[in-house]
Amino acid sequence: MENKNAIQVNHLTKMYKLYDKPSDRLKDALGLTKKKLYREHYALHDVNFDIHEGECVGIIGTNGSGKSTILKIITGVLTPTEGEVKVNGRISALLELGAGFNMEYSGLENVYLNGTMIGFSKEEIDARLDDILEFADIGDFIHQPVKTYSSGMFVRLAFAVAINIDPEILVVDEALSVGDVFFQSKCYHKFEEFKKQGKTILFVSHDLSSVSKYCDRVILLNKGRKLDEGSPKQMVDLYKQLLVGQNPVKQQEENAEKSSDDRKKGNFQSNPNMLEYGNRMAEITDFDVLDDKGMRSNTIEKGSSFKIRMKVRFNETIQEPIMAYTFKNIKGTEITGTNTMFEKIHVERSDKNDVCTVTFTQEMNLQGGEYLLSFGCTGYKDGDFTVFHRLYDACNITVVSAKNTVGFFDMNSRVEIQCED
Ligand SMILES: Nc1ncnc2c1ncn2[C@@H]1O[C@H](COP(=O)(O)OP(=O)(O)OP(=O)(O)O)[C@@H](O)[C@H]1O
Repeated sequence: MENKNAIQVNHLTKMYKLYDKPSDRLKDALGLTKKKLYREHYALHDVNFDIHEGECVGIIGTNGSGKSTILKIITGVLTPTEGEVKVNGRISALLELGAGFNMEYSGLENVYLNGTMIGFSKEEIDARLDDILEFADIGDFIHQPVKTYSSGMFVRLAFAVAINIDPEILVVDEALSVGDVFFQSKCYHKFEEFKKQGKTILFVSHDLSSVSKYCDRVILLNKGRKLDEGSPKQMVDLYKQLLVGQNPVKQQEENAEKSSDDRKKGNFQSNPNMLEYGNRMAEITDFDVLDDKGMRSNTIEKGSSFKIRMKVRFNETIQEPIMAYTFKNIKGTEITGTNTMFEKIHVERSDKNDVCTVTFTQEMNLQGGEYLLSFGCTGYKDGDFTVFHRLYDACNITVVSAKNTVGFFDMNSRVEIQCED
């Protein structure tokens, strides 16, 4: 069955004219000169994509890559310089906080103002009012002018209106990050409900774990152009390369010419500011992480098998060295880790100049999010515990997850329910 498109973006370009002086803008507007007095700045450059009905699609990209511009054009707030957008369905947008709200009106008046703007009658809004007020949960503040609201209250009301007016397409721009965690979880719960009802969601976020969790597909923008689109994992991977200043497009082209062995190298970033210490009787000379396809990567899908490798060179003969890794969360709490001793892989002795590679293979059971991986080579020297070499926070690992449970890791429960009358 062919998918119907909820949104079609065709050759979308938005160019801003940047003038050095306000007087140049005026001269240009009045047609007083034939000289070009402006520089062209492309917020979007020939962007194309389709969003099918019922999909939840994320748009990610660095600051200024054009994410908000696209959403504003889709929702009709901005007009494109070239190209067009076709929207098939009633759209509700949560863009800039409470855009379309009148600051002097009370919350309640704004609910009616917004509802009317979207084309609802007073009776239709009356019918939805209880749901809106319950979702916003801002109590008596609903009767106060919106200008007296905190940014949190503002977004609660704006979101409550946006999702309770039965949109077929919901467009959300990062606004959720303003609410507290409880409100955020309520919003995400609503997202899930929307998805189940087959509604279309388009959302822009810098929060890669919610993009991974909620989106079926992700569009990656860079400097006004669509760099790529694909699964959340693939796009988060590419985006991370962009963040560290690499040019992923170029790499992809280069990769096409490389042998499959070379391609296996993938893209793995270590932390240039990692902390190192130890007496260097043994040294960790290399390390990496391989995903389930054997590609070097800082992004691992939850539930997939992955490998952690470390190469150790022994500068002296060492009895029973222990090689280890540890995962910490970004707050620095040790979440998990193991070593060759716990795993009962005893190395009796390593001679001077020996080089060995230790590979730990396991399933990723950590919840989606950001982690830091540390490595160590330790042992006993003359009966004393000795650190030969430790690399703290040697690299980051992003766990991409489509399902998060409670706490740090997933028990991978299998659930059965038996009901009796
Ligand atoms: N009114 C304007 N005049 C000139 N340039 C603009 C205007 N509005 C946006 N731009 C430029 O267009 C580009 C895209 O902006 P946009 O706000 O869409 O990016 P974004 O991806 O949403 O960024 P962020 O992640 O910072 O919100 C930026 O370079 C921005 O400076």
